[in-house]
Amino acid sequence: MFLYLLAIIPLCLLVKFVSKTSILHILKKWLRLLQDKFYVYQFYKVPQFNHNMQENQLYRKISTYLNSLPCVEDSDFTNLFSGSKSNDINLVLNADQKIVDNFLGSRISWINEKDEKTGARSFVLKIRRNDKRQILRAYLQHIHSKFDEIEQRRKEVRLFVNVNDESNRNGNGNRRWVSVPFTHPATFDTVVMEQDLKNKVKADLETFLKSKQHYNRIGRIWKRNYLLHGPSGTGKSTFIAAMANFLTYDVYNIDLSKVSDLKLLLLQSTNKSLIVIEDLDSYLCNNSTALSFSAILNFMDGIFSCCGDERVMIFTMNSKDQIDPAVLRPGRIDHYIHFPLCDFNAFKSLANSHFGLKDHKLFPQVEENFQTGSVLSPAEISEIMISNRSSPSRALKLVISTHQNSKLVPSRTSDKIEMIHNNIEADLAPKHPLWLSKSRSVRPVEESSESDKYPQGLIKSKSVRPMVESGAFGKESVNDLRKFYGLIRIKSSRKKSLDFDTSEK
Ligand SMILES: Nc1ncnc2c1ncn2[C@@H]1O[C@H](COP(=O)(O)OP(=O)(O)OP(=O)(O)O)[C@@H](O)[C@H]1O
Ligand SMILES: [Mg+2]
Repeated sequence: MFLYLLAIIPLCLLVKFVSKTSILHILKKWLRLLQDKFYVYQFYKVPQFNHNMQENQLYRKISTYLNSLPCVEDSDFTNLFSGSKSNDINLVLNADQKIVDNFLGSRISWINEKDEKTGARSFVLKIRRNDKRQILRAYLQHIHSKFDEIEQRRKEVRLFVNVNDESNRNGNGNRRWVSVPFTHPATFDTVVMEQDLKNKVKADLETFLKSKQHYNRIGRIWKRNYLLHGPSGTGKSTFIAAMANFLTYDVYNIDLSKVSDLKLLLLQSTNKSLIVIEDLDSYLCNNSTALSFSAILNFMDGIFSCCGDERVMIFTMNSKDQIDPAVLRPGRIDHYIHFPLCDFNAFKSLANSHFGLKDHKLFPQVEENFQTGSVLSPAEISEIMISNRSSPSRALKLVISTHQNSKLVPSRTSDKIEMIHNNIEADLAPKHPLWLSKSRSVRPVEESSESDKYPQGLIKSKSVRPMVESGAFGKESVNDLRKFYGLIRIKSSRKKSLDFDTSEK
């Protein structure tokens, strides 16, 4: 019995030692290497790009599939990335790591290799020659369907931006795009726009989605081009985000100043995508791109979309007045959408989405203001509403006074923005009924209840404010200071407007 115990105890210790260390793992590895010597293997390489520098879709599918396998966790080296949802963590296989998959009883291994010279990546599949005939096709089919399943589940829209062509030449593996999850929350419901127009755009996109056969039949590339035009801050970029979320298409945002070859860029984009060029007018008018005019026209025609289908191209401009009509001809642009400055209806929609306000006693006064013309963009009004979200009345009063003052003083967006910020900043200052002195013949905004006093002082400098608040100045001096500051502002704004006028001429 004693001898028996003597034999058992070391055995238990040995088992414990083996289980706590990597010895078992190492032994398994050796055994596997030994086994491998008795088989003949076949290798298949799946490069990330084909010889035309076009992305190999199979590579993308394999990458997605392998990263979804539970055994990625057991890989010696795995990258961790945060996912699109706040608590998501994604595991991504590191380069040069081997991963083993089992399919219909066969063992298949993959490794992600990097070409030292070009930096291009490829997956290498290793399969026993005996198994190849039986399972290879079925296995690749399995990857395709798993990929579709994952994509369907994930439906994550991605935002791609093009990298500088120059950096590609420095060994970045010919990668022309970098991407991040597209998380912009805009939807057609949140964009403020005439309802009829919104419905028309939605209907147009829905028809487009169902029109593959039609486009094929008439021999046209399955694409649709939109031009969004209007002043700054009227919602063009936001509308693009809403379109992407509506279509669940990836967004490819092209910075033309970084492109020397549009064709290569497009070859590496995928189907079902929104191709976006913002501020096209600035590229066309300032020649801030290395591309020729005809290259841009060809791109708009979709001549380069040799390998992509189901694309929506969107161009934005502040104004199309100075644009060569060739750019705007039907086919190059299928649909124009104008984004105007904020009118009363748009204002009401903003008030509703920001405060849930359907009506307010100040609405008639706001309406009266807007009747004499729109001078503020939705972005400017949104800014006022966001900064005063705790007091709708204060926000409405600020909208009224900013609107009145914008008409009187600044003609430049930068002036208006400065004024809005000053008005918002002045929230912290003691209450004051008007941004401007009454002598400037601006109709004062009605005073409201105690809780809604809106402190639109003339004080801009934060260093002055504490003295005012603490009563370091008498009431008279505070008023003098305000008047003085107001005069400086009016003077400088006028000067700016004059400068602007001169430069325009
Ligand atoms: N029509 C709108 N509906 C809802 N929000 C808007 C609208 N227009 C502007 N905004 C708000 O204003 C901000 C700026 O809008 P956006 O960037 O879309 O303007 P833009 O027309 O693209 O301006 P720019 O020409 O300067 O690029 C956004 O945060 C958006 O929320
Ligand atoms: Mg924009």
